Amino acid sequence: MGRHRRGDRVCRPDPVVHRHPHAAARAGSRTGPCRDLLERRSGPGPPPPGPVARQNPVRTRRDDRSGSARGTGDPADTPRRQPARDRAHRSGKDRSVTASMNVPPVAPGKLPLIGHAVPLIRNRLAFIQRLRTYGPIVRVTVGPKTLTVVNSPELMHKMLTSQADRFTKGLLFEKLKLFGKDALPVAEGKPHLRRRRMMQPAFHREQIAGYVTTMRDTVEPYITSWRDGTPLDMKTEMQLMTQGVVMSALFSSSPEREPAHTILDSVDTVFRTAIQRALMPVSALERLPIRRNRKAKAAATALRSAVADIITEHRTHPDAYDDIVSLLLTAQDETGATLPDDEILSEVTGLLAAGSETTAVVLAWLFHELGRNPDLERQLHEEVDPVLAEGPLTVDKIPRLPFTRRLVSETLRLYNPAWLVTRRTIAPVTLGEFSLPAGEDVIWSGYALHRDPDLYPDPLRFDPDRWLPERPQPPKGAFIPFGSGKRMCIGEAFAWTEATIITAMVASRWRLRPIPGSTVRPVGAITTHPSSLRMVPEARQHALTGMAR
Ligand code: HEM
Repeated sequence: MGRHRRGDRVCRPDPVVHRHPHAAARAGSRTGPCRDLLERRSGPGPPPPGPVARQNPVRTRRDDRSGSARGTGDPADTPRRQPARDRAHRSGKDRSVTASMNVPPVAPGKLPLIGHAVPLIRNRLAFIQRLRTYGPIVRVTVGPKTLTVVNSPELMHKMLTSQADRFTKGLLFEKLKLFGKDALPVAEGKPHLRRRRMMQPAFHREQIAGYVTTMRDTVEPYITSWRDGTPLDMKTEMQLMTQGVVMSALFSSSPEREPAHTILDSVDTVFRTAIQRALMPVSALERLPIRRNRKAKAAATALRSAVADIITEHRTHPDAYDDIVSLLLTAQDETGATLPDDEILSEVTGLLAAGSETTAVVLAWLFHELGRNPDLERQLHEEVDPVLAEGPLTVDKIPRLPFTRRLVSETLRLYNPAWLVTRRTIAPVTLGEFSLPAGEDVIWSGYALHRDPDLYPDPLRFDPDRWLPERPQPPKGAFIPFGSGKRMCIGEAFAWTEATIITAMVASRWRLRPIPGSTVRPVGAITTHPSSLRMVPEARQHALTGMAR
């Protein structure tokens, strides 16, 4: 660190507004039956007679056409016949999806007591994608829990921007408080705003430019440690690199050193616990003194203790470090107040959590796609080789890698890590034609949004060239891999830079080959990660002949 260079412009694609027709559902009459009645009706069985369904046509805009011959390889994604229930619904014989008044409809398939738990457990990602076919907003239940899923990009945008003050972060982030109850991703209201302002300088584009050398130096040993022909678990490899990068940028540490091991293990345990708890029907279960809960608590304590030692060390030797922790130690709010150690501690654990797994899974998916698209791989080599032949990758060379950037954009679209992001209403909210009362748990999914055939032609096709400036771009609000509004990812520029550097450095040395016969499936956990992704590194000729850089 310490070489914070100016001038690295890290911009994201500017979506040109080009509207695709988006068939909005009509909510129907505002004088229909109450929500309870609707929810009772939502179970399987013949539709009740009466005008309700006719009054409330729900968007049934297409067959599930999202699959394509060039799809992702995920069985959940492949084109398939709609289940009988969905066909019945489209034909009007099934009224389990029925909007009335301004209450969002309940998705079909709700079973007594357990609600939609079965499809959520069986294949969360396929389920959340399917929900988009039922309208701009739809409700699902898991046991006694009701979750309102916002599907339409317009309403998502409204929720995340103009109406953002009416929401807190909700269920998932409550569980992530294990990382620290006031960390940026989970803080609310004025404390969030204050903290965000204080942290922003550490993530400013010009500051990120200074992290390029750190990123490159951290990644290099991993890439050189690979052995020709020895299979790699891609998610683990990418995670090691991105965790290494975040730890070096945060507090100049490297994963080989203690307490890095403790930190990495603890982050992993706390993450897994958070997603399990968010989808658990009854919150009381998380207070039981069972092994899993004890383990999560111990991991959170170990994490905080390791990070506390790092902060003490930085305070004791302030001149020895030039990293994000150093910046946080001196950050001031508008009154000149600085952050106390316990708040810095929460921010550091929050950044460790938010900043490594996300980028790691994006990179794992990117190499998966390159492995099965030799033509894209060739184009990448053609771009990267001349740039890296000049010497190590530096910040001024990044703009010369537009194809690499398109690869990252397309991976962020097709494999958006944010498959489930929560919010909770703290006041009544009107979204489109629907009203949500205070206290409603709400979900949005970037993963499902980015695979919507109404927004992206041939959505399951991995096509980096859809991001060429001359091609029609998705509608405003339809590409939000980093969220939107005041809670938008603070690490966006960091992530773009890191992903570009790792892609270019890996590609300049290695081809990563898929293991024949293996299938890779997206799994919705805390992020959208590959079920199992092993690939075989094959040294590129120039790397073998000593031209490696
Ligand atoms: C490809 C990589 C990444 C993706 C896809 C991603 C995605 C997101 C998304 C969707 C949000 C918003 C969540 C919401 O609206 O509730 C978010 C927030 C956040 N991200 Fe990222 N992120 C990535 C990388 C990073 C990195 C590298 C860092 C830091 C080093 C980071 C730090 C944060 C923080 C602190 C927040 C909370 C911001 C706030 O609430 O003010 N992220 N991220």
